[in-house]
Amino acid sequence: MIYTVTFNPAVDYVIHLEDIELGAVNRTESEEIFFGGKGINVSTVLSNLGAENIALGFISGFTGKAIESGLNKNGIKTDFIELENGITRINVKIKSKEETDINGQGPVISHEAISGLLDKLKVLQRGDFLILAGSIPATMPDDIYEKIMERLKDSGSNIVVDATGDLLKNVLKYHPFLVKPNNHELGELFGIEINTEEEIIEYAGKLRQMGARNVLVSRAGDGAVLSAENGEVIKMGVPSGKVLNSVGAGDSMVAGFIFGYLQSGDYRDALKLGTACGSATAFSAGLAEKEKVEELMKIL
Ligand SMILES: Nc1ncnc2c1ncn2[C@@H]1O[C@H](COP(=O)(O)OP(=O)(O)OP(=O)(O)O)[C@@H](O)[C@H]1O
Ligand SMILES: O=P(O)(O)OC[C@@]1(O)O[C@H](CO)[C@@H](O)[C@@H]1O
Repeated sequence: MIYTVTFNPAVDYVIHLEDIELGAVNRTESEEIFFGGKGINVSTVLSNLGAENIALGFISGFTGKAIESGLNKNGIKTDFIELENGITRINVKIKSKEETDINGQGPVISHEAISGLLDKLKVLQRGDFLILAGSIPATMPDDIYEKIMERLKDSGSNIVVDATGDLLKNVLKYHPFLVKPNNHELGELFGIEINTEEEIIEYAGKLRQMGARNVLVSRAGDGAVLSAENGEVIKMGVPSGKVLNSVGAGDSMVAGFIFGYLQSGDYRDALKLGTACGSATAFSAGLAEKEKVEELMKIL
């Protein structure tokens, strides 16, 4: 079974406007609402591809309820823990001349709620996949992913971590199956700016030396580079298309990569499906749908 965990789900409020003026009343040209948060996006794309999975995490208030019922209506299985206080955040994604995200902090997560999640994770067994993705609310210590991995270290499950900074660094010693920083996040981990493919390969290799089994570095419109556990370095560009909304492209790539790997056990196939899913999301208003992914697989 594949499980995703989203500590900090979000209603993504995507607004489109030609220009934005700070300090003035601005009006949108159009807007959309999506049920997001990184793990939830992974669950949605897995489900669109036909891969059974369960979305775990914390929800709260009316926004949390909307996410849960919206996902369930779309056939995505959830087993969220409902928090007693606060509301699940609303993240504003401004699509104007430039793309700007304003992501909320998220509600406080109590110790009891965390214990509840750790209990749910006891079901993980050999061969299962667990995807830990996204930020944690600001009130939480940033060793929570580490704690989860410590508990699961003898379970034989494969853990994927899509997070940044210390949240990511702290888990490397537990040998995650996959980490997926983008090239900027990879640079930030080492306090440098990464510009070239050679630098990506070098620093992805360093993350492997630090413990990650596979390192997938995404580069938006420039594609992705995989430094795989068998020593292979595989590069992949992107198909051409019109970018409509790249929110969740990275999460879609993770979903495609995992499903591709589960189907064939081959890293190139995994990267190809990951790329097709990432680009299918970038070329769609919402997240990647199966039809679009299949269309892009043919031209990759
Ligand atoms: N402009 C684009 N054109 C084509 N494909 C894209 C584009 N942007 C993203 N993709 C696809 O999606 C993958 C992941 O994108 P990106 O590197 O932006 O991830 P990310 O930074 O984690 O994104 P997010 O945080 O929005 O989920 C890329 O490697 C590529 O395959
Ligand atoms: O604040 P985080 O958890 O780092 O990121 C949250 C988020 O930006 O990530 C997803 C896209 O990857 C969106 O659905 C969501 O709003």
